[in-house]
Amino acid sequence: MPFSASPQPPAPDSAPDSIVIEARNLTLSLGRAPAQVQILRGIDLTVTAGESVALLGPSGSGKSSLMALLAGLERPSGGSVRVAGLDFVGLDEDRLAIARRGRIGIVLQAFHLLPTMTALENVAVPLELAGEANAFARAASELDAVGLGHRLTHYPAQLSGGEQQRVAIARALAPRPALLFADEPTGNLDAATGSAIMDLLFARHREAGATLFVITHDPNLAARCGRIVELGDGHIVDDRTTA
Ligand SMILES: Nc1ncnc2c1ncn2[C@@H]1O[C@H](COP(=O)(O)OP(=O)(O)OP(=O)(O)O)[C@@H](O)[C@H]1O
Repeated sequence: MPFSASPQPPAPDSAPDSIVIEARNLTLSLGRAPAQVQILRGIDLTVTAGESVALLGPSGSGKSSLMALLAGLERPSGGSVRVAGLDFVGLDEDRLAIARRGRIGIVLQAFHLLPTMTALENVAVPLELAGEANAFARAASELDAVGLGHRLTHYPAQLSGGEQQRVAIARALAPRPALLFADEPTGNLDAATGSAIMDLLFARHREAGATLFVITHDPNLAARCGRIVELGDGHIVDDRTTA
């Protein structure tokens, strides 16, 4: 994830505090004609602070693409995205990076760990860059929380896929973000480890009031969320509360 040297975060606009994500008529097309693909076809979605949302849908329905737009990692072809009151479509790359820092945690399917850094450094260095004084102690405690206290000095290549996934989760959780995006966070984990990671995500959600937005194919994980949004062929085909 890029880090900008500029210390000035963009000021939020006047959107109500309780709305964390507001997407309006979001569209995404990729590729060029005649091979252009319509990935998202007009998504309207509002998420309020403290919600836990599971995003479901068949493979290829656009879940990861939608998350990338909502997290400010990609730009839509049309429509608007406001996150924490900030107009993500209008921000340049540097300001987007600053806007995400500390506020938004992201766990992607590809973990994007830096291969030349140990597990501890992968978690601690972004914290340091964000100005955290006790970055290494905090990183060690986050890695301990995901069951990797014994792997601090291992490099990504020395870790299993599931261990790398847990480093990525620790890195996303370490800044205590108010909004956490996770793309199949338990996808590479055995049932027991996956369940422990889910407990951790939901504990942060409850204790810190963090908003959770999780892509999953796991019905148990979806059922623990307060709301289930289903995508089908680039549209929202269902949006329901689970309570
Ligand atoms: N760069 C690209 N160019 C063209 N098509 C793309 C590109 N990236 C993704 N797609 C297509 O966009 C569609 C949606 O992909 P996306 O990864 O968002 O789906 P998904 O619902 O997350 O799938 P999965 O559950 O398999 O991870 C897929 O059909 C995919 O092939």
